[in-house]
Amino acid sequence: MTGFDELRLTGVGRRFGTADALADLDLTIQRGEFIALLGPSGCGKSTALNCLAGLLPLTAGSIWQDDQRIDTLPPEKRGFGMVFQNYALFPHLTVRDNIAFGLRMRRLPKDEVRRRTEAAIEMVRLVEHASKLPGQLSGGQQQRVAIARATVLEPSLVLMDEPLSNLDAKLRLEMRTEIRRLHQSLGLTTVYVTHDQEEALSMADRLVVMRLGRVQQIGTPEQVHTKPATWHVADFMGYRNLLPVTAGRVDGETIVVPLGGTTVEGVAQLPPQADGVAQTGALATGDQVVAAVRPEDVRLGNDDVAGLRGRVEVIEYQGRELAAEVVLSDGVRLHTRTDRKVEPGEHVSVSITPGRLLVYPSGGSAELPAAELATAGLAV
Ligand SMILES: Nc1ncnc2c1ncn2[C@@H]1O[C@H](COP(=O)(O)OP(=O)(O)OP(=O)(O)O)[C@@H](O)[C@H]1O
Repeated sequence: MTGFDELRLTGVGRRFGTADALADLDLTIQRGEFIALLGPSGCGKSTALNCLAGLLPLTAGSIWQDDQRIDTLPPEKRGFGMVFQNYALFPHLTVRDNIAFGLRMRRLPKDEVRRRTEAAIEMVRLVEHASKLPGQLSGGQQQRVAIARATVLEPSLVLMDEPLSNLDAKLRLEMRTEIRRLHQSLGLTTVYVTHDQEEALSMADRLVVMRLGRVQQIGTPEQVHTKPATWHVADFMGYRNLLPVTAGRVDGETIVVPLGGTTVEGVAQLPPQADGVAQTGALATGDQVVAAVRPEDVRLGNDDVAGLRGRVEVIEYQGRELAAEVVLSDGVRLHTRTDRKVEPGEHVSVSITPGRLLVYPSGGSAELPAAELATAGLAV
């Protein structure tokens, strides 16, 4: 199967018994895009990838490659390349033979097999390891063989399921760059599954953030990072302070919420859209809401802009600055950052960067994770 201009998933779902592992997935992938499927364990990322690959039949919806329906085709007819977490290399074949395997299966002329294999070995920088067996290589080198084996076939789409999760932190960083470089230089279209938000943000053109089998948000790294669509996405994108509160005065986008015995201004976030239609019922005074802010946007010791005061409880060294957990006068705990030297027990002023406190409909505060309720100083 040759390249495509666009790959469309419409209403894709996969049910196991009575449970929806994946539901209502609508996604159009443009040729050349790098898409990351991101979400916590069990949210349906691998299910979505396996449905795309043809390893799992759909129980709802369809998949289209331009105007050809492909969800009825077996995996080998889709012509997609796959890279898995556990490399899945042939242990008894050398690096070179692992990479050449697919080309030989296609019965391509011998010199073409040789030429393409050597080019792929060079591309993943394994020239001096080409005659070794996988067992003689490091994890990162083995994963590079797996990537070369998948891409040497020039697939129209490469699917990667947590390919870096068995590697140590330093190697993961290096391989991120390597995979992105290969994606660009080979002009690949890539769908990449990960639960690591930093990995997804740094590699992908667009992120699909999932929860409980459903898409929560599709957007560029910047959109998802700065404007999470729901507090669940915010939670996943590092907004560690999630505070269930009752909305005060609402004035357009500005919404006042109680915090630390006083009030602070937040930015109201519209409810998520369903089927492209804005839901009714924007936020109103008295609503149960979740105020979300990143630790990086809660600073200690600056001017007392928001009028918040608290006591430092826990300090963690984080290189250029300190992470401090501060308890406000109403008992709410905030994760903060500071470049000032502070001590546990010290009384400090706390300011929130204007515009960075996002206020979401709670969707029923019973949904708030217990850990976050505890963080907010509320018993569960
Ligand atoms: N073969 C199966 N039979 C029954 N349930 C399944 C099967 N495969 C997946 N599930 C369930 O479907 C849901 C989604 O699983 P999936 O593996 O897609 O999640 P994931 O986001 O990839 O998680 P992880 O990051 O842990 O791999 C989970 O609740 C899982 O238990």
